[in-house]
Amino acid sequence: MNDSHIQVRNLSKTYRVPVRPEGLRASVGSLFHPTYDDIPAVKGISFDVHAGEVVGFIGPNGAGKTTTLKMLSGLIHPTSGELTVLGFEPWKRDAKYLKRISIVMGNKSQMLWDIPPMDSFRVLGEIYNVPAGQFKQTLDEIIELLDMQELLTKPVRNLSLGERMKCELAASLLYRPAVLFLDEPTLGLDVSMQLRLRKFLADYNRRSGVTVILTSHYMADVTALCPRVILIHNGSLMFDGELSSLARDLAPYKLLRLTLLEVTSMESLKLPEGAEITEREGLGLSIRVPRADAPDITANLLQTLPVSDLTVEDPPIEAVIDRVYTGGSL
Ligand SMILES: Nc1ncnc2c1ncn2[C@@H]1O[C@H](COP(=O)(O)OP(=O)(O)OP(=O)(O)O)[C@@H](O)[C@H]1O
Repeated sequence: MNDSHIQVRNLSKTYRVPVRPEGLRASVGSLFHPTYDDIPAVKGISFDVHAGEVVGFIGPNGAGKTTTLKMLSGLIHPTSGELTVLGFEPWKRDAKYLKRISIVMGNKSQMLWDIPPMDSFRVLGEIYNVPAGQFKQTLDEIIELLDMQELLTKPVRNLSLGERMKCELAASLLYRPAVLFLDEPTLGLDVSMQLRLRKFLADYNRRSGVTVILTSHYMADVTALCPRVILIHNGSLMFDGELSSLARDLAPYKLLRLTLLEVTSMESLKLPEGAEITEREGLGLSIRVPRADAPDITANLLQTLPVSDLTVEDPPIEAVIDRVYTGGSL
């Protein structure tokens, strides 16, 4: 055993879905002899998460992120592999486990629509047996951090998407879970509400030490909150490490940004093999070069071009992610 909050080893999930053939005859036949398709959503992933970490779980649509979060939170059973969270096997749905984790899904609501959030909070406080003093203290802290005092008495159905998400987050934290799973918490929110929720999550993590696993299609959520990212693609783990090294590990090229001393015509620019101009504006020039050749090409350019300034950079994280997501060559 190690001191991880979450341990995942060779975790897989294959969904089995009935195949519905076309035509009445075939449909009736399938009632008696059903056939199934196996959809491998998660294929043998392994990772550890330590107490207090905020990990971004990223990948293109259909990569297996929600499936993994559902296994971690005990909503679905893994097909194979090992998985413990806080020492529990989530799929057993032990009441002691469920009191220590929380899951928030941007596209699902756990609030009761017809009553004000405060009443839902009280119900949740009762369900989770939160002592009255702790309930008040926790709620006061969250209300202040989320600046949501005026929302407490309005029926949930009258709240905006962003206001409702504040309530969802507050509800998920009332019993002070040790692990928080967030699936697209900023989905559909405007930029200022996204910023506010990011700030809340960062503050709350610092104050409480809660472990967070977050999926989001907004890279800004991930860059603002997650020092570490796990990238999955087609159900397999492609990268697990610091966000800052993702570009270095996954993009096999570097960007040279040059400022020339004088305007030089395109024809007279003789670039070494493998180098490709990606941007040109005035005296500025961006050149994409294979990572391994960057030192040689840089030396060559300095000798052959009138260069006043030169930097060597990793490509922007968004560009690397975009290429992974769209299946383009890196
Ligand atoms: N209940 C289900 N039954 C059958 N197949 C499913 C089920 N849920 C998900 N899948 C399939 O499993 C794969 C992974 O889906 P999952 O929802 O985990 O991906 P995701 O990374 O969360 O995607 P997104 O970013 O679009 O939310 C997809 O091919 C999806 O169609």
